[in-house]
Amino acid sequence: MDTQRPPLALTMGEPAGIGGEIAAKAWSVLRQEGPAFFFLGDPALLPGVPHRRIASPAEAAAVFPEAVPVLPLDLPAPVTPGRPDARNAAPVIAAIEQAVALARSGAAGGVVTNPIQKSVLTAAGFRHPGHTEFLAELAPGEGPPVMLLAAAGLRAVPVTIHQSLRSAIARLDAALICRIARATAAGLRRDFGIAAPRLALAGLNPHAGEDGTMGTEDRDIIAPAIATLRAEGIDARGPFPADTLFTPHARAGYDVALGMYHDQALIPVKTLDMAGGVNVTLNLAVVRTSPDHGTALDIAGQNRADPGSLIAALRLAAQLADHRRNQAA
Ligand SMILES: NC(=O)C1=CN([C@@H]2O[C@H](COP(=O)(O)OP(=O)(O)OC[C@H]3O[C@@H](n4cnc5c(N)ncnc54)[C@H](O)[C@@H]3O)[C@@H](O)[C@H]2O)C=CC1
Ligand SMILES: NCC(=O)COP(=O)(O)O
Repeated sequence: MDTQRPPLALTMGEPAGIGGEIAAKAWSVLRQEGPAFFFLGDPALLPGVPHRRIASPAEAAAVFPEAVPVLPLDLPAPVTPGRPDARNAAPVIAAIEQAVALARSGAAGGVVTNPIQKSVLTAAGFRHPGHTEFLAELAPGEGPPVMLLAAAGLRAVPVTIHQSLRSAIARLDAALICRIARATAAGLRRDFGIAAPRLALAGLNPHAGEDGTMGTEDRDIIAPAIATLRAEGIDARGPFPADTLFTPHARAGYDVALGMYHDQALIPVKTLDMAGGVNVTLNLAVVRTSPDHGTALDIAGQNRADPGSLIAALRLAAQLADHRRNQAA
């Protein structure tokens, strides 16, 4: 294991979800080879594995082969698996804030977040729809944050994210598509080393609108956005009918697909690779990844959770952090 590399900060996420279980399972797989991480949360959430409290991330690498290093955050309410309690919202949010602060200071190599129960945090007064928006406030980059889902054989970005389908369609305009596409291209160049990323943009409507006979957004909003991007030298193509954009043949022709709304981009990723897909936020001042799945309250506390996506998220965060460090050197 590379002990020179700063450890990753892993947040606890929703305490009543599967975050603690997959963190414990991920540690069991990674403890010898790394990447090393420390858990920001209540150590009682880690079932069946040894843990050791640490006072600073600098202690994590030495502890990691033997136990999960934990920077403890106490929970005010008892945890019942599958039943989130809004009284625990404050430390859940504090874990994210601390992870970002540690990554910004260089003490942590990057931030890996366990899933939060968004509705519960919202009910407790959290005013961000998800991590992506919160992290953009804590560690802004030069442009908008971009939610990129990276899976085996597919990268996909939703142009609009945490909003109703009705409001996503109302929100869609050429300026937004261009902003997200530019930030996606810049993120792929910076973090993934793809010098000239090929972007494929999905249409919004069936058959990409079929010349305006099945909706006009493809012709009047998405096509002009693509023309603008191409004039700027970005290899953007489309709009393509979304129903055939994710076939193996189509996927071979681009580096990233841009969907116009959340599920258009996320359904193919999770269908192809739920256990290996990773959510990456591009264009932050820190590296941030996350498993592609949510809190899985229906299986919490049952030892049934698959840690694959979290393990992939930890590995990808380490790779991205190495890449940024090498570029800075
Ligand atoms: N990054 C984040 O913080 C994310 C948070 N969420 C939140 O999670 C909550 C629940 O969302 P859902 O749509 O129900 O999605 P979900 O991913 O939590 O669950 C969907 C289905 O997949 C299963 N599943 C999920 N992860 C699994 C794993 N690692 N191993 C085995 N089975 C697994 C669940 O048991 C469930 O049947 C919501 O509050 C949502 O906002 C969802 C996605 C990402
Ligand atoms: N479905 C993906 C998702 O909701 C991830 O959101 P975020 O918490 O990473 O912003």
